[in-house]
Amino acid sequence: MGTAKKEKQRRERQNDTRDANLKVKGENFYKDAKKVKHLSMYKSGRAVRNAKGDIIKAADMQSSDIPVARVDPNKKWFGNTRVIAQDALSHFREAMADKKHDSYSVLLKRNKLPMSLLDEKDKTESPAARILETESYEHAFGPKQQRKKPRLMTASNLEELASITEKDQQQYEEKLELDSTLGLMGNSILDKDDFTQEAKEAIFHKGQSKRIWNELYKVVDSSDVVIHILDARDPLGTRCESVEKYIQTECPHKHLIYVLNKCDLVPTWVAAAWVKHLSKRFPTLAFHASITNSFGKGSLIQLLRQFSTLHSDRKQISVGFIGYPNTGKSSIINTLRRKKVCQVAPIPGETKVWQYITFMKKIFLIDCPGIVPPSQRDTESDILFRGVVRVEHVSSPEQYIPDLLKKCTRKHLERTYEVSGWAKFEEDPALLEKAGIEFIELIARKQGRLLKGGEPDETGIAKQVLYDFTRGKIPWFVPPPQDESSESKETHKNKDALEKKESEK
Ligand SMILES: Nc1nc2c(ncn2[C@@H]2O[C@H](COP(=O)(O)OP(=O)(O)OP(=O)(O)O)[C@@H](O)[C@H]2O)c(=O)[nH]1
Repeated sequence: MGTAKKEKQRRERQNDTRDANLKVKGENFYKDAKKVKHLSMYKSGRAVRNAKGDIIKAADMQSSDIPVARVDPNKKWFGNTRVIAQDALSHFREAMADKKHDSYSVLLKRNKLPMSLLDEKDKTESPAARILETESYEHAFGPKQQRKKPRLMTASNLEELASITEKDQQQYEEKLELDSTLGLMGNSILDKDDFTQEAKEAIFHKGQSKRIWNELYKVVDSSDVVIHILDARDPLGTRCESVEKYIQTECPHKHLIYVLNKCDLVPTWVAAAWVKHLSKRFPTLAFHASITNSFGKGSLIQLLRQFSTLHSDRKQISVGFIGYPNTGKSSIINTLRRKKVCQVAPIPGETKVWQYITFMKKIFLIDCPGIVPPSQRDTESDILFRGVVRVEHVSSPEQYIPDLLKKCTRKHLERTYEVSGWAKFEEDPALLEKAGIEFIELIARKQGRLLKGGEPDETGIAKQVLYDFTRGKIPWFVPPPQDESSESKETHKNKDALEKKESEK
């Protein structure tokens, strides 16, 4: 043993036919390759010195000219993630973008889809990411640069800047308004800054208390389907846009639908036009709540059944009813159940707390107290005419009669109260106040409601008229948008004409 030759001979002698490299005794005989590598690492780590002890060659790690090291990227570093190609991502984005905002298509198992990939966050959040959109690279940085710093704003002149600022301000105010409805009711901007709001009577803040909003959040949190009840006479007035926005942004997996209740109080073409208009946003159904003579019940039940089959993996689904006070949430639940399970009254605020009602084996209904999103635009009359406040609590109700006269048509009022002849304010708006007083007086004389000395009972009559208005005794509705209303009117006219012809035959 010892040299290579001797080792070879020994193997031949002993019939050792291994086809491996011959390992001979020498410097590294007792060390394997790994050990040798490790040891040489220590050697190369030392500087080479001359006899005097001066460094003539720096150690590898101390040298300033270390070779460039490049670490190979490895997919495994990213742990439990999936990597997809850019074209697959853009295909996903295109295919999902439409579906995501379409309230008619349902995305099942959303949690398993990478929904966050749909929004390019950097672009919207940081203005710095948009530098190249506002200015080309060459313009700001290249050899032919024309500016010292890149422009961060898209505005090129003062007017543009003003309009951008205005837009930003509007967005900011909308956000504040939304925030103020998201549970910050106590210290909302509306309460602090707006003196008209401060000056409003306390009852005009009904449906806005923190307690009511907490009830709403409980209902929204527990529901898989949220049904927003609107009054067919004023669907846009009784719409809670901030709540819709909240549901869309915070819980987009919940289904939101509109139900246009009290359809019996408006002409058919109006209900049809509103359904058509609102359907563009969310699925909309027309409804008339009544235990004995309802309308739209079958379609609503069918829709709820469809939702429950969509979520067949769940034991049951919950359906929350939200909306302005007095729009008929409890009445719709009673209509569906065909018996009085919820307390119903022609006064707002009848439902105080949320309540669960079993509808079918797999469907639960949740009744919610009426909510009123605070709005700076709504006047006291707007709030009063929507039936949000109790008329008996309003001080001097006669002050709202002129507004009511403006809202309703003269012939409807004449027909309801069988009086006529109050001042023609339609021709001269200055006569509106006078018309209000005369209108009350005419009704008081007709009904014999006079106080001592033959004075008309103004407050009593005004209260009665306001009651009649909110309960739908006086015909009134907000006309639907022009394009839909003309179409629906035409089709309904044609339908009526056809029906007439058929009956004549
Ligand atoms: N004409 C008509 N009246 C309705 C209809 N639905 C409800 N109402 C009436 O509207 C009033 C209010 O109904 P509720 O069911 O108590 O309304 P709510 O939305 O639950 O009210 P809150 O308890 O204040 O939230 C009652 O007098 C009902 O009779 C409808 O379809 N047509």
